[in-house]
Amino acid sequence: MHIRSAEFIQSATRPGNYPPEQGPEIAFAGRSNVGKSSLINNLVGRRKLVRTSRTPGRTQLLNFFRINDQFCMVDLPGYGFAKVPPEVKKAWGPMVHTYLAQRASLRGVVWLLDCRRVPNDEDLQLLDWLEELQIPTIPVITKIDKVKRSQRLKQLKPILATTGLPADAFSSFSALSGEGREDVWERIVEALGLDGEVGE
Ligand SMILES: Nc1nc2c(ncn2[C@@H]2O[C@H](COP(=O)(O)OP(=O)(O)OP(=O)(O)O)[C@@H](O)[C@H]2O)c(=O)[nH]1
Ligand SMILES: [Mg+2]
Repeated sequence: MHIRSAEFIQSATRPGNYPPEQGPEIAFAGRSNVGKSSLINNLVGRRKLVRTSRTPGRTQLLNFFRINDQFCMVDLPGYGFAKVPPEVKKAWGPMVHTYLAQRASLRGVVWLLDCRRVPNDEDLQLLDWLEELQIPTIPVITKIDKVKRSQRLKQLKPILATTGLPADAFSSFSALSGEGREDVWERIVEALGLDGEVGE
């Protein structure tokens, strides 16, 4: 995918302040600190389009980005960070569920899981919503650079067991090495329905 432009549009918490729907949209979801913002930056090749942080739970809003004047990427707030105030935690579910249920231009969700963690109730809750709402889901195992190649299959087992998804449903990705970037792009382009419209 050739990126000609990538710009931040706005942040929002509820439908009243989402930007107008302009072209197809893809959202990025997963627990806090899993690497959502890093994945977006890596995909669009802008190191600082989205703020990333060592402190989990920094992104507590829906952040909308417009790419190539053609489609949108939405960085969803991360869940599951213990130190977030209770009122912020309570707001997360309705904020994300409302977006998933109401955004007509949403074509798919990239769902990130850390390769070293067993998916927990919040991860599985999100997967349930995506299935219920029939939103095409692109499961991505992140931070794959943290696991030796020989250990990867073993590392994947608890993730397959808890999610019930087959191994080939997952793409592996590393924001450090860029491994998996092309694979994730291909799946996003397909979800957005842009096949044939974009050149490398
Ligand atoms: N080793 C490694 N570190 C990564 C990778 N992706 C992200 N990180 C690091 O993980 C931390 C969190 O990354 P973010 O991209 O900010 O995570 P996030 O999911 O956007 O987090 P929230 O905004 O808090 O929900 C940062 O210190 C990143 O540098 C990866 O593929 N490999
Ligand atoms: Mg983030």
